[in-house]
Amino acid sequence: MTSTAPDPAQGATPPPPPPAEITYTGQYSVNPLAEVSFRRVCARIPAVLGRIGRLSWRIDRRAVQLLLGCQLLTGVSAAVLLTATARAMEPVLGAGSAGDRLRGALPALLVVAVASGVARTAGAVASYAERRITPRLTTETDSALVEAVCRVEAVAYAEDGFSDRREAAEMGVMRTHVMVTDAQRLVSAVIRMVTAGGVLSVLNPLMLPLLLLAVLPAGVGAVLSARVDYEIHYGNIADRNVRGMMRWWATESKYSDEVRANSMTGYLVFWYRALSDRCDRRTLAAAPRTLRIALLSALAGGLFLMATWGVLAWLAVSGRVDLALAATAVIAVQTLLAALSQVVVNGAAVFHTSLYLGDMQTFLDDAAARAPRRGPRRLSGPVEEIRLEEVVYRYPGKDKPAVEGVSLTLRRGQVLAIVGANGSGKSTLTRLLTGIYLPDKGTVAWNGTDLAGVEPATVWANTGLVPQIFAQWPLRLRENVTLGQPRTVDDAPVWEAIDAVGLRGAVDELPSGLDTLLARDVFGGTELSGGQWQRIACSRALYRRPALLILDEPTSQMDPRGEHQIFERIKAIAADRITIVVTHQLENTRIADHIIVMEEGRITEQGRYDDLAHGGGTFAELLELSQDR
Ligand SMILES: Nc1ncnc2c1ncn2[C@@H]1O[C@H](COP(=O)(O)OP(=O)(O)OP(=O)(O)O)[C@@H](O)[C@H]1O
Repeated sequence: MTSTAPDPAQGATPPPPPPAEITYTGQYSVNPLAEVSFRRVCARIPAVLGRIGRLSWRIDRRAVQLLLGCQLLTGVSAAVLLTATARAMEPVLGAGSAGDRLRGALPALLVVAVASGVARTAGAVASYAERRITPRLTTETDSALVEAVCRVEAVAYAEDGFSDRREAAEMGVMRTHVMVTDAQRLVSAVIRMVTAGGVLSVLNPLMLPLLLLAVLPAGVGAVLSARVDYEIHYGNIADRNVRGMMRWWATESKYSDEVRANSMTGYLVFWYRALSDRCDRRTLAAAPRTLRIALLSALAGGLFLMATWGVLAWLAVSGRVDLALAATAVIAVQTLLAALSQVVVNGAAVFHTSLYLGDMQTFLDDAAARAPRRGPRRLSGPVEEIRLEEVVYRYPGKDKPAVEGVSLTLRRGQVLAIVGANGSGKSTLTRLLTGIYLPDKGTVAWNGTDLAGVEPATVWANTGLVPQIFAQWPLRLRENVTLGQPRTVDDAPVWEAIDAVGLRGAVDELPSGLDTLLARDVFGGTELSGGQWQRIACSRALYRRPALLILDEPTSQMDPRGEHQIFERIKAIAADRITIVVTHQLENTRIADHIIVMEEGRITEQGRYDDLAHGGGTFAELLELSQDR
């Protein structure tokens, strides 16, 4: 038999199509830089410095005080240094023997030495203070971002651009690494600039404006380049976001079998490269613009600088300033020039950082605005009844509701089974029942209280959920069971939850029992099988002893013994709670007091197992199909 399939080893596989162009769908679908005027650019820098200052002050007040003190010392010593230099120049360039001139200059030279020593020490201490602030500043912003994402209303995840905006905010967090350094260097350069400028103005008022003109083009150039960089950053956000996800999925050990056995490596690498190339193309396309900016600003700056030196030479040659003053002016010009360049470079860096920090702040503000604010009511007492009335829910951006007009009453002690085709709205219904989503229309009420007005944490204190796709936390086994509950010193309830899912034997075989780290990729970690992980997810929900227990395909990876054990357990503890089982294994619905069949978001059939199995409806049809082998 001859095969027509292309042989990748022969290189006959046609290249896969490149990934579709992704456009940034976030809040800034129109580039915000189009709005940025030079005036706004300048206005933004003090705001960023203020934000950095406030945050740093909160984190380490003493380090900030140290930093400011050092800045002040740097400025004062720079002024002293220049003035003493001017003093030293007079005797050095004056008349008399070399020894006399040196002796005359000695006191001023000593002041110069002390001032430079102080300036250097202050610089070193300032950098120590900055290193004390930066790590905690980064941790603070990073943790704030993680917390903000964890706390938003879950519906935000389904909204277009949320993930891209989060990616943009991540960049802000990364920039906090350099934020204090940039700000500190800027402030210190400004101080040096002011002192050197002051000294120079005293020497000759004409020099200062000329020097300012010499560095102004570099400043404008740096800000324009930062703008271009930011534009590229924005253009690349969505691609970078997808690339980051692809990287994780392609390299994560959990998916390594699938990647290899389905020969995905070639395409994944191609995909990854294609995204990277596209990012590079955008970056490279901007290179001529940055070159033009750099050349023009260098040209203009060079011309003004030549004029400055020309004026200084003319002043000295024509005798308008004496030689000692001219020599000091040369030093002042050099100092001022270095300080001005630092101001320009660090000002541009702060501006650049401020753009990313702006994104981070916008995201944090947005996330804070999206934190659940449903009302002050708290849920207390045992949950006796959950009632849904004409509930409708549509995901953002979708045309059709995922759940449409569902009414249902559940009482304590009842076991409800939800069945239906893929995409019929079963999981969405469980999210509505637990208050993870609030309905667009209709009500979900617990003990007669509409969840729309209830503090959600008080609802979730009563729920235990085994989702279809559950997390495999890289924590110790004990924490994998107790996560979400207050810490206890007693392991007995943990073992009870482990026994309930039949996992004691497997746990006993682990190298450190409950202390075993469940993360294969971490040194000393261990991995469980898929079914064992699912048993852990079930034990986590059971450990909570929730008033509402929801199991969404809880046994899909389990062997028959495990599945039997879980369902026996569900029956045994059902009297104290409301239990909901979502399943495609229709035989498992026998344990339910009530079964609902969902189709296209609606309940189309309901009743007990025997009635539905012989009712001639969808349930009976699905049951027959499941038995037809
Ligand atoms: N996060 C989401 N964002 C947008 N649409 C969603 C989201 N989750 C589900 N949907 C859509 O809502 C509909 C119902 O999905 P749901 O997950 O509730 O179905 P299900 O009955 O649980 O399916 P399955 O049996 O495959 O688990 C589907 O059309 C699905 O595409």
